[in-house]
Amino acid sequence: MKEIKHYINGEYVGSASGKLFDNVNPVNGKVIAKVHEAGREEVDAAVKAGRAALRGPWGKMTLEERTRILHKVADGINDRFDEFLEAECQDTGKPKSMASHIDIPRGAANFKVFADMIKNVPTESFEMPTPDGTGALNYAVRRPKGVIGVISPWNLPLLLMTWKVGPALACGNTVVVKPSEETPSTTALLGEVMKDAGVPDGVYNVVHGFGGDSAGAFLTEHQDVDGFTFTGETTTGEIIMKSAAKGIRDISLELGGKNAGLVFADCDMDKAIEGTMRSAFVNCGQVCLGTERVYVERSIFDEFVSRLKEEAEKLRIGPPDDDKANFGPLVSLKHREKVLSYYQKAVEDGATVVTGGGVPDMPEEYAGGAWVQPTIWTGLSEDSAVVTDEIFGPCCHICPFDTEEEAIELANRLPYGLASAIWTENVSRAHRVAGQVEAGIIWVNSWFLRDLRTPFGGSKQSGIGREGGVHSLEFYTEMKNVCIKL
Ligand SMILES: NC(=O)c1ccc[n+]([C@@H]2O[C@H](COP(=O)([O-])OP(=O)(O)OC[C@H]3O[C@@H](n4cnc5c(N)ncnc54)[C@H](O)[C@@H]3O)[C@@H](O)[C@H]2O)c1
Ligand SMILES: O=C/C=C/C=C(\O)C(=O)O
Repeated sequence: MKEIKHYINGEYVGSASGKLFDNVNPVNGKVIAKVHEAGREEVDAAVKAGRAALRGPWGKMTLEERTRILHKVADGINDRFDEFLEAECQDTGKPKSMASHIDIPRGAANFKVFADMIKNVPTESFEMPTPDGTGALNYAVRRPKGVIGVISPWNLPLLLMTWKVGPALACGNTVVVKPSEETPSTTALLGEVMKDAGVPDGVYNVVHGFGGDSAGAFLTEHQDVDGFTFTGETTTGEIIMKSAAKGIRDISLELGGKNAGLVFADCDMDKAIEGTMRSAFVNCGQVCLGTERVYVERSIFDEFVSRLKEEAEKLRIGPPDDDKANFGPLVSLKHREKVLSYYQKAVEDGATVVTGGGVPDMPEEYAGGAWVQPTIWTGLSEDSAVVTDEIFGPCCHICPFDTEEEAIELANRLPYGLASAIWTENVSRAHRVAGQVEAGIIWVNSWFLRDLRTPFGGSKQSGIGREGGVHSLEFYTEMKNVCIKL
């Protein structure tokens, strides 16, 4: 059986404890690899390697050389595209058609974009008068923050991990990555690419394991890590924030959401249906930016519901290798239990199940997989847990509204504020509503359209800080002001 080891100081190493856990393919429930679980010893070795590399060749490298190497990392991912694709699809079960368009290309782009950006960042400077008349000059320089702990989730494993590692390395930091226990493969494979690209040993380190009382907690408790960037659940974010408080370490948190789609009667219905379909069902609904609450203006409510139902029933469920499949399983049987508990709760709370609501019939060879049906409900109270909790599954509740004010109020009533999609052809309304919806990311007549130079992150309980473009620099660098008396 294949073993997945930690990547520390440029070498793949096993755990001293010999502890291994299963890496399971959610398509059929079969174990595909055994993964080493890091103890404090491996986490400490990884952090020490990161610290040493900062003082070694990496810290001394010119910006030109560093960014050239990061381009080679991106090229290395593209050169081994099929291996990354296979690994990502085995860990997650997602359709290859999706991973080959989104996950793997973005994995490479995350290195290129930040390598190019860092070369063009201006510095600020202020001249000031002094009492003796000679004056002084201030200028600010950016320095790497140090060793960064990167803790990433399982839904878009390579994309979300490199979204942090790309800018972290571009800014000259070193990293210790703790990928999700559900999806360790592409993070492990990236070690080989780093080595081949000439990234010095100790710059990119990976430790595998779980969150609490395992590698994740050992990493956040380690006092020689300078900051943590985390994507995952809001409750985990709270724990990491507490851990980072000891020693006053910085954090960047991209957390959960319960995003609202607002569909106005003046929308282009075809676009609204197509976009809402993607936002509810792509990646089996496991996208933090996804729409689980859809609010539709009453005059088009019935038409919208019936058209969304029709499209949802056209989704083709199948394994990654099925070229026609556009809908895979959930990431694990454990996550399926959670999603199905909400499917059941919806019925208990009196929902009308427009479509789905259960588990699809799958051929024998996939019977052990984490499959669920794409599901649409109407008729729930806004206080039902199905409408207030992030389910992170392929499902949405559709509710009618009568006025723009009501739509905005409904969108804003939860403690989350990650993303929202607004569907209208009225440009004034688009601006007006976008300005009032409480979320870090608003799409108008689109969804998950990403320009990596833009600020990305959530408000309220959906996160702290923004990454993307120059905003990533705020987290991944320390600014130092130099004041020179002339
Ligand atoms: N805002 C965003 O950009 C964004 C993007 C993707 C996913 N998400 C959110 O992520 C969640 C799904 O991902 P998940 O289930 O992997 O999240 P999760 O919080 O369970 O796990 C994320 C990572 O944190 C680790 N972890 C868990 N407990 C920990 C602890 N006590 N200390 C240190 N590390 C710990 C896990 O092992 C994993 O690597 C959803 O809530 C989703 O909305 C948010
Ligand atoms: O599931 C969450 C998706 C997050 C996407 C990004 O972080 C991104 O596109 O940079």
